[in-house]
Amino acid sequence: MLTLPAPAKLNLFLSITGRRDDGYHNLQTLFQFVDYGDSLAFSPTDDGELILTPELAGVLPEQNLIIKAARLLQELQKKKTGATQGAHIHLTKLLPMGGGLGGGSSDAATTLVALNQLWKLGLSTDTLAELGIALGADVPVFIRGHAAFAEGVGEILTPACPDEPWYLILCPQLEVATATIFNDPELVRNSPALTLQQWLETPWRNDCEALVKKRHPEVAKLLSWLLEYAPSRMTGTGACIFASFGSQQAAEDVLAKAPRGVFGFVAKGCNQSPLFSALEKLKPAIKRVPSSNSTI
Ligand SMILES: C[C@@](CO)(OP(=O)(O)O)[C@H](O)COP(=O)(O)OP(=O)(O)OC[C@H]1O[C@@H](n2ccc(N)nc2=O)[C@H](O)[C@@H]1O
Ligand SMILES: Nc1ncnc2c1ncn2[C@@H]1O[C@H](COP(=O)(O)OP(=O)(O)O)[C@@H](O)[C@H]1O
Repeated sequence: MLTLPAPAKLNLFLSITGRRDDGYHNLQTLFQFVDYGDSLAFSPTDDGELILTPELAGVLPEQNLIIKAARLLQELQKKKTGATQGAHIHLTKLLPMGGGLGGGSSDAATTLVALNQLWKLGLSTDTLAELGIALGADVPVFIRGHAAFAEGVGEILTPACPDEPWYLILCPQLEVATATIFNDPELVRNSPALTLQQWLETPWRNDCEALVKKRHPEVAKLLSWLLEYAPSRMTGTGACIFASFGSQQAAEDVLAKAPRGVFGFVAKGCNQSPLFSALEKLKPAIKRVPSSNSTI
C-alpha cells in the first residue's frame, strides 16, 4: 500500500486577463502549496477494478476526480499493453469542497502520480501534466509540484519561490462553484497582464474576491473579521480566505479567536509540494520520471 498526501493550494494573487473563445478565462496567479490536505492510500490489484472508499457526499464515484484520473491511466495502459490494472483507493478527505483550495485537483494529481508508479507505467511528468489538464485547470501545478506563476488557464507554469510563511486559512460553510463565478456577468475579466517581476512590485489581489463577497455576504463578513488581524485575501474563486503570519503561534492565536462554527486551520506555505516531499522520503523505492519543459 502506498499512502500519499494531496495538499491544498493557495492563489497568493489571482487576476483575470480575458475570456477565450472556448469560454475559459486567461488568468495570472501565483500558486503555493500548504502542508495540510487530503490523504490517499493506494493498493494495486490485477483485476482492473477501481474501488474508492468512502464515497464523497454529493459526488458520484464516476464523477470523482480520483476515479476519472485512474480511468485516464487505465485507458493509456490498455492502448499500450492491452491489459488494465486496478486499485483500491482510500480517501481521507480533510479539505472543504468548493473552497478554492484545489482539493479535487490535488486528489486527481496524487492519483496520477501514485498509479503511474504502482502500475509501473513510466509516464513522464510532462505526460501526466497533459493528462491532468483534461481533469481541471489546476491539476498540472499539483503534478509538477513546485510553487509557480501560472498563466493561460493555469497550465503555463513558471516555477517561483515566494516566502513560505505560516497561514491561517478560514473556510466559510459554503461551496462556491468555480463555473458560477466565471460565468457571472459582473466578474472583472479585463485586468492587464503583468510580468512576474511587476507582480512582485504590486499589491497582491484576487479579481474574484469583490464578486464573491457580493454574492456571499458570509465571505465578506469573515474577511472583514480576519483583516482586523492581518492582510487577508480569498483563494481561487473562494470561499476560503487566508492571512499570513510570521510564526505558527501567531496564526494559532488568531484561529483560537475565530467566530463560532467557522472551520479553519493553520498550515505552512511550501514551495515544494508535500506530495513530492513524501515521495522523496520513499526513495529509492520510488523514483520520479524527470520532465523536459515547464509548460503544462
Ligand atoms: C480559479 C482557480 C484558480 O486556481 O481555482 P479554484 O477556485 O477553482 O480552486 C482554477 O483555475 C480553477 O481550476 P479548476 O477548479 O480545476 O477548474 P476547472 O474544473 O478546469 O473549470 C471549472 C469551470 O470554471 C471555468 N473556468 C475555469 C478555469 C479558467 N481558467 N477559466 C474558466 O472559465 C469554466 O467554466 C470551467 O468549466
Ligand atoms: N476528489 C474530489 N474532491 C473534491 N471535489 C471533487 C472531487 N471529485 C470531484 N469533485 C467535485 O469538484 C468540485 C470542486 O472541488 P474542489 O477542488 O474541492 O474545489 P475548488 O476547485 O473550489 O478548490 C466539488 O464541488 C465536487 O463536485
